Formats: sequence, structure tokens, C-alpha cells
Amino acid sequence: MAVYTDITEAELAAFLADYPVGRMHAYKGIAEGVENSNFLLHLDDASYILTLYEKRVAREDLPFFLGLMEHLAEKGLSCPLPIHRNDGALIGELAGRPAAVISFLEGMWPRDPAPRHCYAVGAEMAAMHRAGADFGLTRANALSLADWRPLWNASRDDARTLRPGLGDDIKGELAFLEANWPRDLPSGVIHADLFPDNVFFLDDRLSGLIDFYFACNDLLAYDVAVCLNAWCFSRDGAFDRASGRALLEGYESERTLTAGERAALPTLARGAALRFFLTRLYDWLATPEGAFVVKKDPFEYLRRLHFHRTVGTIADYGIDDEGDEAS
Ligand SMILES: Nc1ncnc2c1ncn2[C@@H]1O[C@H](COP(=O)(O)OP(=O)(O)O)[C@@H](O)[C@H]1O
Ligand SMILES: N[C@@H](CCOP(=O)(O)O)C(=O)O
Repeated sequence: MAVYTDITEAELAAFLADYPVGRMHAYKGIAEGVENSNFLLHLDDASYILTLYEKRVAREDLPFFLGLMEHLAEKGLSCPLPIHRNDGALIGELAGRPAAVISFLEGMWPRDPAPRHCYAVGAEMAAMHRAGADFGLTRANALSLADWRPLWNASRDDARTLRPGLGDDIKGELAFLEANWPRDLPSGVIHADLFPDNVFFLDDRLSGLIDFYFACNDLLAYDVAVCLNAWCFSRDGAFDRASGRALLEGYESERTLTAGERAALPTLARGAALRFFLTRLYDWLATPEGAFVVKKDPFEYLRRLHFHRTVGTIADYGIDDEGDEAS
């Protein structure tokens, strides 16, 4: 569920009076999502999404997130356009929370991504990397290499009981990543959470990217590594070479990866898998039994991490440098 803060019709009508939008016909809370409270608004000019930002989104980061969506939308990317209030501001306040109204995007996220979806998301991600190059604001990644050890330390005592050997496994992984993390690769604005549930398709055409609330400045190829994990494993947990190849081909239809980025991809993929393992683990342990939220399995990402450990070079993924699948 993702309505942590409820609102009354009167509160909402008063809030919308500060926006240059039509009259409200209906609104409803949106069940999907985990971080913020989202509502679908049907107004007589169009539909919109109203988001009330909950505790994990820092108020000072909102100008970056909303400004980035506006920047990308103005450059022709399919992402939500934040609506300015009558006083020009992008951020308002509703029910004691910072709040924003953004345009509604049509489409559905793919429940069972196929290589054609991976190609499309790769191409759109690279277009986003290019379009973000002249965005004026910056934001450091708050969930990068330096943050993983403290995140593990916060969970490790409770996590040890979940799986024998987990402590040594993660300790070894952190040491490897801290010693081998690439530092001199191209960087820029990345989405950092471009999972299938954040990418909409209409039929087979990509119709939009949403949920920019982890966006930040970091290595561009780290975004590719996040997608390699999120899009290119089948339901049984096996790496899907056709999807991996399609993701990279799509990406390179818009931006060519450097030799350094290709060489670093297995390490970046290990880091990306660890990042989602650690945040899911934290949430798993912190969410009380019976809470009205679907907990995501952390060990799904530990298995992906273990797979990447077996990969020496990008060719070992079964995707050679020319983009052909190895036999
Ligand atoms: N601009 C949008 N257009 C259409 N639906 C949206 C839009 N933004 C969010 N949604 C809907 O709200 C849900 C939750 O949004 P998301 O940003 O992923 O929330 P959270 O940050 O809380 O995880 C999405 O799965 C989607 O159904
Ligand atoms: N994509 C992350 C969780 C973040 O959830 P979102 O609804 O904000 O995309 C994961 O799968 O762990």
C-alpha cells in the first residue's frame, strides 16, 4: 500500500485552489509504491498524480527530483511533468507533508519483461543520461559505496539469524567492493531505481519513466548495472542472456559504453545487487509483522550478487563485445 497519510476532500480542494488546474471530479489513493502517499486525481482538464512525500524523502532533495523531471520532460523524455502552483512553486504542503502534483502517464509496467522491453528501457535510460547532462542541480547518491557498510551494520545483528554464513559473505563483499569500485568512469544524472515497476509501456511502446526519488549524480554505468539486475533475470533466478544483450544494445543505440565501463560492469552489478539486498534487508527487519505493505525479498538480490561473482568479464554474461550471444 502507499497511502500513509490520508486527506479529506475539503483539504484537497483547498490545496488544488493554488494550482492552475481544472475542477476535481474524483480522487483515490494508489495502492502501488512503497515510499510515499500517492493519489490519482481526475480533474476536468486532465488526470494528475498527487504525491505526499513521506519520511524517507528529504524536503531539501525535492527541488532536485522535481526539477529533474521538468528538465527531462522539456527535453522530450517521457516522464511526468511537475505542475507549477499559481505562485510559481513546484512544492506545496498538504496534511503536514510536502506535496506535489505531476502529470499522469498512460501505460502499464511489464509484469514479465521480455528482451524487447529491455531494449526499450536501455535506449530510454541512455537518452535520459544524455538529456541530464545539462541539468543545473546536483545530488550525491545517498545509497552508494560509502553507505553500504553502515547500512549493513544497522541490520547485521538481526540478519545473522536469517542465514548461516551471511555475516562473512557480506563482510567479504564489502571488502571486495571497497577495494575494486571504479572511480574514473563517466558520471552524470542517473535514475538509480529503474525497475520494471517504474517503466510504463503502452502495447510494446515505452510510454514513460516514473519515480525519480532516488535520482542522483553517480557513474552512468551504475544505472545500467541496476537494470541488468532488475530486468535481466528470469522468474527462476537465472540470468537471461537475451535480455542482457537487448538492454546493452538498446543503451548503445543512444550512448556507447566506454571500454572502462564495459570492463567494470560485473563489479558495478555486484554493487547494485548489494545495494538492493541491503535496503530490502533493512526494510524486511524493520517492518512489523502484519504491516499493510508487501515486503520485498532481500535474498533475491543476494542470489544475483552471487551470480555476478562468477562473472569475470562482460563476455562471461554471454554477451560478447559485438553484442552477440555466446554459445
Ligand atoms: N506520473 C504517473 N502517472 C501514472 N501513474 C503514476 C505516476 N506516478 C506514480 N504513479 C502510480 O503510483 C504508483 C506509485 O508510484 P511510485 O512513484 O513508484 O511510488 P513510491 O515512490 O511510493 O514507490 C505507481 O506504481 C503508479 O501506479
Ligand atoms: N525498487 C526497489 C524498491 C523501491 O521501491 P519503488 O516502489 O520506490 O520503486 C526494490 O525493488 O528493492
